Amino acid sequence: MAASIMNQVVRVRQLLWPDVRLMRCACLTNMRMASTVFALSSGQGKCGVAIVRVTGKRAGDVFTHMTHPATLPRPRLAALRHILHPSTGERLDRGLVLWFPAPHSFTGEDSCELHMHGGIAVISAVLSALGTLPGYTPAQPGDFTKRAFHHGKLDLTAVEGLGDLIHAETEAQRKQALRQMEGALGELYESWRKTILHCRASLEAYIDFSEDDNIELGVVSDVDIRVQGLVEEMKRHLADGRRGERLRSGLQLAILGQPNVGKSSLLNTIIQRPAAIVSPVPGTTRDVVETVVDLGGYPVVVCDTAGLRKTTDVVEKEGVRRALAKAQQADIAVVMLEARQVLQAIKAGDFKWDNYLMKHFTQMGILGDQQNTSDSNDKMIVLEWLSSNSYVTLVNKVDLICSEEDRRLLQTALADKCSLLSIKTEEGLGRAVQQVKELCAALCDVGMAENPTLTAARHRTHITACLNALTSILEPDNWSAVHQENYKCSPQCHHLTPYNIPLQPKESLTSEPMERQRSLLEQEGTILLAAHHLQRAATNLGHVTGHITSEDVLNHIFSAFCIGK
Ligand SMILES: Nc1nc2c(ncn2[C@@H]2O[C@H](COP(=O)(O)OP(=O)(O)OP(=O)(O)O)[C@@H](O)[C@H]2O)c(=O)[nH]1
Ligand SMILES: [Mg+2]
Repeated sequence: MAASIMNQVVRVRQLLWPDVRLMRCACLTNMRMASTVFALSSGQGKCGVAIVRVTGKRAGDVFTHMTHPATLPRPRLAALRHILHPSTGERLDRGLVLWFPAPHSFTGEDSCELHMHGGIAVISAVLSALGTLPGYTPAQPGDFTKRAFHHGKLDLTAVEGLGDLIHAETEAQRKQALRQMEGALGELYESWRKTILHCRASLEAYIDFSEDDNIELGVVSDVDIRVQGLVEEMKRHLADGRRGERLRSGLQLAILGQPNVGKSSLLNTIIQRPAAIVSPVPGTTRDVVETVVDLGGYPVVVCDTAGLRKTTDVVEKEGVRRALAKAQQADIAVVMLEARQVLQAIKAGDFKWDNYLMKHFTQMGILGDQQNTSDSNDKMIVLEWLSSNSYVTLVNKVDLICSEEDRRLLQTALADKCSLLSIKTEEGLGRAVQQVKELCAALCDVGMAENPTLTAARHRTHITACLNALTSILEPDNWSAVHQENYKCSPQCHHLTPYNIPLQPKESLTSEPMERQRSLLEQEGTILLAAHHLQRAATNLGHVTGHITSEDVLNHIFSAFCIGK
């Protein structure tokens, strides 16, 4: 019986792969794969050593037409050569050359590298000379990586990881990108896809052979267990608080508060330069001032905003609107207050920090009916960072509290609830900045020891669709009522094809409506429908890794690359 199941596995694969190959072939022709491409792969401008890469069927011509001696060097070993113009024989430079015969190269094709002196004239002369070789064309952005993808050297998640590694600006981004480039995410998704294909093959075997009583007992319950396991694993994977995506794109941090509390002063202190104008005039900042900064290894877009207050000044009003919009988009907020104002409230009696803060948020228009928007979704987002405690409250200008008694009063009332500081004297500043860094780490830390984290909205969309498909098997009630009504599985319907789903419109059904609340795997007549959902699930995973993809998606992903990569 095991053999028959294996046959089914093979059959499903045969059914799947032609489509994948077709799509890849279409991409290959689009990619001018026949040509040999070349590009400067090191940075632009003068440098000590410049590296020119060549890849394609005729890459070896570089050695026979442009180097002296004109022989192929030993694979992957550097050789010192004169680099010559192919038509005139003029010496252009002398440098190290490397030969990577297919398939043992980055692209999977014959490739070579010329390591030469990094002068602008040298680079230009060598690139022009390469352009005269028959079948050679300059590479487009991402051409080398695209070829590596098409030759199966990298899956799409690894390609994205490579792109991220090139663009990584902080330590945490570098670690995440390196892990993804090395295939951690792709391997996880591929293992899920294989499990799903295995389940699907088992179901098909069950459908084909169950009548002969010749099938192993427990095949369907084994599928049930595997699907349940995958559902749990995917739910955990998706419930990551968007850490990977945040780490990749950078956290949005909004500094919020009433006018003159020291928001711009804080921004300037964090980034160590006077990016925002600071003045004693309340309402100085009008526009949002954004700066990207590395906070404890995490990329953070720090946004200074206009002081939040009611105003009739048209320009300031616009500033307040922009500040509130930024507050709604932010992952983290730093809410600033003025020490004297807080002290006044404490002295007024019956001071409760939480109540005071909520009232403050309302006064500023962040909460409640003063909010400048009627869109309830926007309101939800603000409440999200509030309710998830993704904010830090800083009470600034503590230097202006001169009396010891008042200080004690402040410290007692606010103990552990917020940070007291003075940007002017730097008292408490280090601790406050540390608090902000810890919050960033809490939102971005992807825990390198655990399973890799998804890093792009594209991944989330497809994994969610995959999870929905699997959930549709275990909990058919959760599947869209429209689908349930329009399609039902006929018990007589036996032959599965991946893209020709064996479902029949409801008009043709004679069986009773499907019993709700039961897994599709528990009912004889719905096994085929379960197999269809497994196919949907596998297809979605294939979209993430690039086993199944479209040229549009590829173009979008490869557009992030530069020439020579
Ligand atoms: N004494 C004292 N003054 C401060 C402190 N921090 C900032 N200031 C001063 O407070 C004034 C306002 O500072 P800003 O940073 O411009 O305040 P803001 O919140 O950006 O103000 P708006 O842009 O008007 O909303 C400036 O004169 C700063 O020098 C502090 O810790 N102590
Ligand atoms: Mg300001």
